[in-house]
Amino acid sequence: MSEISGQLPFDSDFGSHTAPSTSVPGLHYIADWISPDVTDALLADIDAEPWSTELKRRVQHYGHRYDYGRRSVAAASPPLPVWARQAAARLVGEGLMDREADQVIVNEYQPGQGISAHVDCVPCFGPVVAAISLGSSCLMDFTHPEDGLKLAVRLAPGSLLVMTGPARFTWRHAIAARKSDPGATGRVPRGRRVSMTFRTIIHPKR
Ligand SMILES: O=C(O)CCC(=O)C(=O)O
Ligand SMILES: [Fe+2]
Repeated sequence: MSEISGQLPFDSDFGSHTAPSTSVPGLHYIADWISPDVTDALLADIDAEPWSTELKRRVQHYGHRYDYGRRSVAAASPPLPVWARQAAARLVGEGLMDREADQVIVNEYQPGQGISAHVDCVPCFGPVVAAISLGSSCLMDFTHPEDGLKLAVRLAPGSLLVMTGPARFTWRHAIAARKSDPGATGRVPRGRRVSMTFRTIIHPKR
């Protein structure tokens, strides 16, 4: 597991606001965490489940539904499907999460769709958020809310991104709503991307 650091091997389009960022502490990127044949099988499993159209992008919520408006978790939601449980168990087996995720959101991004800058709900979820990327690659933009540091990270299909520490609790992450991303040799068109994101619920004390 490598901590993301150094300059990125492509042109970021953060423009003149770009501060010379070197790393996002607590952000770990693992390429090829899922092999190409398994990514195809996972996409088929995901597409066999119903999608919610409550947002501009389609989503599936498992374990607990997350209420985007109230920034809170609601109780009833379908349980994690087998394919999500297997990935959750592997995250624990590899020491990436300290207990099995009990909240999973699948996000679908068609070209032109994104997710606005946010920190995953702090009172709702535990110290690690992990995301598997399937389908098209995209850039995820990390910004530090106070010092203005910015870093774009390319998420390739089959990769796993693990946010811990400052990457989880301080830095915001976002995916710009656009149809292509800057690359080393020009714009990289986006296709359909699907992410599976894993979290642990913080249960309120009674
Ligand atoms: O699509 C992704 O990789 C990340 C999605 C995300 O940030 C979220 O669901 O909170
Ligand atoms: Fe997030």
